[in-house]
Amino acid sequence: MITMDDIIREGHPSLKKVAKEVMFPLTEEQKQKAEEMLQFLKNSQDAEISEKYQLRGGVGLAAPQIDWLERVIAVHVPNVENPDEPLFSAVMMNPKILSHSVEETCLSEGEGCLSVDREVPGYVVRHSRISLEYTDLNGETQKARLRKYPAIVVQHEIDHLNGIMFYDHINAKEPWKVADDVNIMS
Ligand SMILES: CC(C)(C)[C@H](NC(=O)Nc1cc(F)cc(F)c1)C(=O)N(CC(=O)NO)CC1CCCC1
Ligand SMILES: [Zn+2]
Repeated sequence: MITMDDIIREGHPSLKKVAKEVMFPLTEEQKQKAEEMLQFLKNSQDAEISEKYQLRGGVGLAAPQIDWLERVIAVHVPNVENPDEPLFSAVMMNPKILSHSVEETCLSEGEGCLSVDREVPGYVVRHSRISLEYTDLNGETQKARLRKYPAIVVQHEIDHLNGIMFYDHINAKEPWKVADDVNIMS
């Protein structure tokens, strides 16, 4: 199982690299690692397991964060009303944003990262809505249109596939300043 020890932290060169396209058919090893990424997120959101293994509650994970330089991400966004039924959950191979809204949004408290053991204050402005295409674990092409928190998580994870950290988007001079048409999301 993936634990925090498997997650590389900032300073590790792999976090700045561009991950390679996944080729199909997947090997058993690739399938297993991708499934373990999603299981890590589920475990990290489970009170007992996260306590037992000291896991940080995670909603998304990109393969480079476990030093696997291929274009694989896992996203598991819980639905606070009904924890058994996630808001959005997927393993995506070769995710590609096909189009996005002009409208932009950011989280009111800024962002963090499982690979960053410090607070980096500031708004991280992202597309409000995205249309994306990816290949799933069965090798089938999927399309998804995301908005709000799931859209933010997926954009954060796709950034990792391109060696981009959330703080690369923060305005260094005025971290909490955004254009007035940016939708600040709490
Ligand atoms: C860095 C961390 C604070 C752990 C962040 N979690 C989070 O923002 N909140 C959270 C955690 C839960 F378990 C359940 C829940 F609904 C909300 C996170 O997982 N990520 C993913 C990451 O680091 N991927 O590389 C950072 C988020 C910042 C904005 C999008 C993803
Ligand atoms: Zn991250």
